[in-house]
Amino acid sequence: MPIIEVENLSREFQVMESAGRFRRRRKAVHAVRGIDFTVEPGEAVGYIGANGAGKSTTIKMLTGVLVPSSGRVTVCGFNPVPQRKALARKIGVVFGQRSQLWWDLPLQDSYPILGAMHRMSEADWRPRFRELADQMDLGEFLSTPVRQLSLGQRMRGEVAAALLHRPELVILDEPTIGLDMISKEKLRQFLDAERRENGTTLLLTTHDMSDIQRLCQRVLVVDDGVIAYDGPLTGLAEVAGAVRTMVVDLATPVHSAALLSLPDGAVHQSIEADGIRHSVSFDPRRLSAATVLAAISSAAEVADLSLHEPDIEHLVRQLYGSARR
Ligand SMILES: Nc1ncnc2c1ncn2[C@@H]1O[C@H](COP(=O)(O)OP(=O)(O)OP(=O)(O)O)[C@@H](O)[C@H]1O
Repeated sequence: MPIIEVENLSREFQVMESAGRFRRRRKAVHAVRGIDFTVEPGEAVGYIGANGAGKSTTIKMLTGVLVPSSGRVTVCGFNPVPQRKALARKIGVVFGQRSQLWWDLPLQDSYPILGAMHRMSEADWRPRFRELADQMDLGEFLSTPVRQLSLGQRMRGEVAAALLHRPELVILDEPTIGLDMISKEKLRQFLDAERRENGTTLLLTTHDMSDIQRLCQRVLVVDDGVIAYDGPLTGLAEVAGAVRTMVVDLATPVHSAALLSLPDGAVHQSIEADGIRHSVSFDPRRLSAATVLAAISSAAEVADLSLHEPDIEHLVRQLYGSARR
């Protein structure tokens, strides 16, 4: 049974906009427009999209913070808004911008409170806390008040707090925003291990494509309130019609692109290093790298070669645009 089921889910907001100098009128903003998706237990899914695409609105409906305007949503078997308390025992939520820790208390004092809130006995929460503190390296700042922690330290504390009650599903909204590379990597490693070892389902929104590459086998791209893509990360390139680039270093210089007799569909991009280095782009759906290389090799001796996949951020931007066309 899916852990998240979303069916024809919509949410609109009524906002006031100005209509002339003294008049204001009501306008509906359609933040989410009839989306459908399911997530199976143990999956790690990236929920990505441009600013204002509808990610936070969806997450708020999944966690019971916002009532949908229409459609159906079931998370861990619950209807999130009316069954919010029961749902809170099954899910963990991390919002990069919001804290669930007590700011004036030393970090370690938040966990007994959270344990009590989840109705866990000391024999239950304490070993779990030790395990999380160990995995997230919380040791050296456990006695520091939360307000004095660095962002990276606090986020590690937040993730430990969200996972204390061993939730089946963890929803993370921008978990790595503002973190340095080392803290990001630590967090990603931890989340990946949590999913592999305990089967915890992950759903995360992020603007950092490395989070997705590192953690998620599947991405949902939301654009203007609709799902523009649902599939593996590798499939994004195909859908976006992205090009691949081959860079060749020749044994002897060639100063004209025409001399390389490139096949139809391959586009010569640049000549560098006095005619030695040439870049050629092509659509991998229409032309194989082997065909491009064979054509170049028949015209000149190739000393070295590298292939460059399209940048994932570039692909996602292309996809946002294509959903609107
Ligand atoms: N409470 C609200 N009242 C009115 N409009 C809202 C409200 N919340 C969201 N919106 C609008 O709904 C749309 C979707 O917003 P949402 O916050 O879901 O986007 P997002 O994808 O999370 O963006 P970001 O990446 O910037 O966080 C936007 O046009 C936003 O202005």
